[in-house]
Amino acid sequence: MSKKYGSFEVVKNISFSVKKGTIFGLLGPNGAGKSTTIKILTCQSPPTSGVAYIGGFNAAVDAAEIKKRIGVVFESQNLYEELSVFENLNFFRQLYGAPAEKITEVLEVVGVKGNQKDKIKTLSKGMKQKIMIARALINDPDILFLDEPGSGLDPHSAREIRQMILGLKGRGKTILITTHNMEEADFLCDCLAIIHKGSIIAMDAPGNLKKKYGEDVLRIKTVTGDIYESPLNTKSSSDIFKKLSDDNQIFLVHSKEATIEDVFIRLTGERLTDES
Ligand SMILES: Nc1ncnc2c1ncn2[C@@H]1O[C@H](COP(=O)(O)OP(=O)(O)OP(=O)(O)O)[C@@H](O)[C@H]1O
Repeated sequence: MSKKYGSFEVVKNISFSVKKGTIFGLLGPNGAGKSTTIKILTCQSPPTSGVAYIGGFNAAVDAAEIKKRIGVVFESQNLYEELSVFENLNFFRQLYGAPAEKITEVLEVVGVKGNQKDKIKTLSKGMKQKIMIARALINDPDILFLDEPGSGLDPHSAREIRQMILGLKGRGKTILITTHNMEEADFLCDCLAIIHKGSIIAMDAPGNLKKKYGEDVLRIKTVTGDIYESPLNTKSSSDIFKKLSDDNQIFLVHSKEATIEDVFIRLTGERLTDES
């Protein structure tokens, strides 16, 4: 599918499918087209061309059917700040006609206990993100869309959210996340699509992407503090090792595994930093 705003093609002929019960990631820098893709898939904005099927329903036609089966966590935290945790969740529970027990159940799933009376405005960003995820679970969706779930969170909260996302997969949910965080993408995703300027430029399991496009490196630190790096298991790395070893220069040797960042740099010639 493709999406244009005026003459600006934001999503360019992308095509992918997500296996039931897995986590699929769209990884790319700001402006790559990730949120636009989520908007198409969650029936908020139709594609200019092409078609998206969610659980067998056409996103541009069957919005009512799809909305019963999906939960969405938007990038911006759009909870009612002046209302309590309970009031926020109860509003959505009523919208979906879910039973009253659902609120305690979804709060348990996201690991929140005893905060039901707290106003949203008094909560930390990490706690708000948990409430956002709890809200997306109110209708017991089969499919979850999480737009930048770890963005702007402190490392501890980001780790908690990642574990929770894995837990949701364990409960059988199919999850699509967008992220510009490579560690998050690597840790969570069964399949990862790297999106750059609206196009998917690579798609595979993170481990396969690293094998295919990354390079493990031999890293040697000398007694004088110099660092030598060379692709692992090559003649050049064994030559460097031998020379430094003969000269008694080696202080530390280790191998460095390829990362998703290496893959991104290799494919685009650009860095994908957390600040991007
Ligand atoms: N309604 C719109 N009208 C015009 N241009 C838009 C609109 N929405 C998004 N864009 C542009 O489309 C491009 C892709 O935006 P999109 O939000 O999908 O990117 P993204 O990868 O999700 O990045 P971010 O994390 O910053 O949201 C950007 O250049 C953005 O400015």
